[in-house]
Amino acid sequence: MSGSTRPVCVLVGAPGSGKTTVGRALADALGVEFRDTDADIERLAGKPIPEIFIDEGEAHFRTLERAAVAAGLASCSGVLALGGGAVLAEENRAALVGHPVVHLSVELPDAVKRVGLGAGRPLLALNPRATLKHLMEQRRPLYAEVATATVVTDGRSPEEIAAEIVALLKR
Ligand SMILES: Nc1ncnc2c1ncn2[C@@H]1O[C@H](COP(=O)(O)OP(=O)(O)O)[C@@H](O)[C@H]1O
Ligand SMILES: O=C(O)C1=C[C@@H](OP(=O)(O)O)[C@@H](O)[C@H](O)C1
Ligand SMILES: [Mg+2]
Repeated sequence: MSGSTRPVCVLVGAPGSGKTTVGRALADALGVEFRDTDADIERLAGKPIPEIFIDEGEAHFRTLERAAVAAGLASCSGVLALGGGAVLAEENRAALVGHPVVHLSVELPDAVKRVGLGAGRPLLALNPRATLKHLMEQRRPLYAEVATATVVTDGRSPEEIAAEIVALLKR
């Protein structure tokens, strides 16, 4: 593997900010590969994220996530979407330094609409709105710390957001 492989863009943001959806649209627009650390974790673990949380717990998921972030940064040549909680680990924030990292920002009303009942997101399973509110307050400074640019997503379509990122990457 080439040591110089680097993602053209890494996406961070809260659950429901659209990292997975916008990431796919952005990769299509740029004609590059799309990777998502959550999908990489599920493939390696051989089971969905909610089952990893139930069987092995969040701490084990975060260990798998640190490995997936390191592997993604070292081997993805396109768009890399991270899970919403990846920025919690100091190791991941340090690994992001020097990469083009776009923070997809979202306010609570749109995030709540988008995650719905939290299906597939174990942390949001009990009370999606209250949990999202807390997570977003806790993580906002961490997204800001790692981001080289922030793109507002509220009330905008994934295609519109992807187009803004394409323009941003050309600068
Ligand atoms: N800009 C947007 N406008 C409306 N719905 C969106 C937007 N971005 C994502 N969605 C929808 O919100 C849900 C969560 O999006 P997803 O890409 O999984 O977010 P994340 O990966 O950041 O948690 C999906 O159902 C998706 O179709
Ligand atoms: O916020 C979090 O801690 C998590 C977000 C999820 O990814 P999305 O941000 O893509 O929903 C997924 O990694 C896992 O359920 C934990
Ligand atoms: Mg996602």
